[in-house]
Amino acid sequence: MNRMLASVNSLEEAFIALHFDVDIIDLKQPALGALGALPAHQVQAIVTHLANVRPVSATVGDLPMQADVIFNAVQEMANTGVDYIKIGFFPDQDWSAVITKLATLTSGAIQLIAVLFADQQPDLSSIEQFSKAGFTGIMLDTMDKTNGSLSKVMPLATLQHFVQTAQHHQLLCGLAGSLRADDIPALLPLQADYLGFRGALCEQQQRTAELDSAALMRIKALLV
Ligand SMILES: O=C[C@H](O)COP(=O)(O)O
Repeated sequence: MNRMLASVNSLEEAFIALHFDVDIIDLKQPALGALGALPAHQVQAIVTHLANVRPVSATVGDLPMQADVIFNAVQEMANTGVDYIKIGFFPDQDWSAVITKLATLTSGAIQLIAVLFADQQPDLSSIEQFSKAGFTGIMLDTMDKTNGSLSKVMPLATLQHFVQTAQHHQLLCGLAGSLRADDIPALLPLQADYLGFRGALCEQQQRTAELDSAALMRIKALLV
């Protein structure tokens, strides 16, 4: 089965995603950037409605790669009861201190997903490090949404390698980044665990616009 993650920014949008049977409901504020966060109290309110109904993920935001800053943000988000916490790993910075500090959280119920940015030459050799630190998953996204879709900024062979390596290390593996309907046929054979969307689900394909039910239904129908 091809699973779908949809990024939503409110309870109303979360209910639309649920109505169309989206597999993972991802809480995010797209107006604040690629990994813009919703405030923890808003995440908590949405999780209260969706707990045990559908897996919910949330991002901690576009944070600097400082271990304490990220650790505190993850703990705050974990208190909302969200299933997965997405953490952006930004280029040209030292990830190891952050990964080491977060490893102290992964033995409990907290499930972390590392987000790497395909348009920023991510270090894919780090996949094993995330696995060893107890992360639950890893995904690719894009930072600059004007660069085109994931399939345009990273060769298909590299995407295939990413998926295979992540799955080899027992990491839940997701692909996202300005994905449009046209990208789906080439990505499905890679057998990632899910494909993630925001822009393609919105009015006029603008990720900061409102969710468009018809667009969501069209994308969902392609993930058979
Ligand atoms: O986590 C997935 C992202 O929200 C995808 O957003 P996008 O399709 O606008 O790049």
